This record gives sequence, C-alpha cells and structure tokens, in this order.
Amino acid sequence: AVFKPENVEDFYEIGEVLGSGHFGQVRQVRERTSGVFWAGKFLKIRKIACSRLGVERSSVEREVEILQSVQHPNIVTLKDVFESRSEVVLILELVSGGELFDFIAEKENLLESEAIEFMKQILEGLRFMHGSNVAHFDLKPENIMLSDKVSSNPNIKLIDFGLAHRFHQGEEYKSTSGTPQYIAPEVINCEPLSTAADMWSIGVITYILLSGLSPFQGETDEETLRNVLATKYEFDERYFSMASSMAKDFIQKLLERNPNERMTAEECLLHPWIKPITRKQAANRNRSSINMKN
Ligand SMILES: Cc1ccnnc1
Repeated sequence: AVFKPENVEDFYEIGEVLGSGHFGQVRQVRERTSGVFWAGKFLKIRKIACSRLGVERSSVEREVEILQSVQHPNIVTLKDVFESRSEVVLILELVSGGELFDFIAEKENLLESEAIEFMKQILEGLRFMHGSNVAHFDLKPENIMLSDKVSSNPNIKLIDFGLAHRFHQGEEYKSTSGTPQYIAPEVINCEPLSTAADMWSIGVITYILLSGLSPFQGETDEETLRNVLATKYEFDERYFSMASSMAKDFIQKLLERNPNERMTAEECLLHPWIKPITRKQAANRNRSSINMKN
C-alpha cells in the first residue's frame, strides 16, 4: 500500500504532544481547510531491520488495513495516512477525554453501575472487532480512552491497533508482544492465539476497575508472568468487599486459563453482571459502590 506522499504539514497544523510510546508520538493536529482537530500518530519507520527504534513498515500497513476495516462508535476511526522518507503519519479521530483510568482515578466513588456502563461499551467494540476476526492483542488501560470528559455518559474509544491481527480461515498466529500485567497465559506459552486473548485482558481490566489492584502484578515482569501462568489471583476482601458476587463471577469467567473456557465478548454482554435479569439484581448491584481511593 502506498500512502499519500504529500507533506502532512501542507494539510495539517501540528500541535501539542498528546501521548508517546515505542511507536513514536501522537500529536494534536488541526486540518487547515476545516479547522477541525484530529490526532496525528507520527510513526518512525525502521531503516535497520532489527533496530529497537521505530516500527516496521509492514506493521504500519497492517494497523492501517485493520483500522480501515473495523469502523464502530467504540473504535477510533482513521481518516488519512501520509508518508515521507522515514515517517508515516496516521490521521486519527481525536479522542480528547483522556484514558479511562485517569478519569476514574479523579472521581471519588464509582458506582458499580458506572463501571458496567464503561465495560458495556468496551465489550460492544470488542464484539464488533472479534466478529470481523480481528484481535487487538494489546488491551490495557492506556488504550481505552474517553471521547470527552465532560458529558455524564462519555463514549469509550479503543485505540492503538499496532499489535492487532486479522485472523484468516485456518491460519495459526503466535505473538509474544503485549504488556505482562494484561497478557493471557497462551501468549506467554507461545501457543496459537485467538480473540480469546483479548477477553483475558478484559478480565484483568475489570478486576482493576473494581478494586484498583492489578491481579497478577509482581515485583518484576518475570514474577508477573509467573503469576499469570499460575493463574494465581484472589479477591482480597479489603478491596472487594463492596463488589457484587455477579462482578466476581464475571471476572472468574474471563480469567480462565483455557482460552476455550473463557467467555466471548458476546457472552459477556449476556452475563447477569452486564445484563441484569431481575430488578432485584440491579438494585443489589447499585447498593455496592466501590471505594476508588485505594
Ligand atoms: C492518544 C490518541 C490516539 C488517538 N486519538 N486521540 C488520541
């Protein structure tokens, strides 16, 4: 694929840095014709094969192809792609509400029903993505953003499809990248992967959302990976006393070692924690608010 060879600055004014990572940096950009703000993801293209800096052009092409094919209200949209000699610039929808976890950290107490509203949107995005045989493979709090902070019911946007993969019929895929705290056991064991690896990450994210604790985190990455492989975690009463039993059941059905045992996004949306069966269950859930001070 060839991206636009024009100079991105002929079309966009480059603004402040919004975020940066192994890939390069994301800056706010302003479209010259319309004055509309977007997010420019500036990716340094690797010149030397195994250089640690920058990204492989092939992985940028994959990220672009995937973003162009999954369009959903809870997934960041891609508007344009420019490339120069050493850089590719993705022009993405600007998601300016910050990361989900910063938003929650700022609030005093968070009702379980609010946590559910966020989780529902994340699951809707995942259900769509997985339905198109695309797995994200890097789901973590930094990659779950809010469209804006001010509205009472902000929209969730999944971002950063740099490690995402589209599965083709009968094809095996293995990868060892991801973030230790959130990666599934099968990723660590270099076993064939599936969209179920994303559902493990959702289990970890839900655990953190309700308690503020990271279930497998150890002193070092090695210890974290050992804890993940042992699938060793518990619901410490000091942090989970307020969480409903449905919430714990939801997490348990995601932190399943066997990927085939794990709930899919579809099944999560039908789980009683997310979709209350009775009004009593809904009442019971709201009574338990979660202390996010810890
Ligand atoms: C960090 C970021 C990424 C994509 N869109 N807006 C902001």
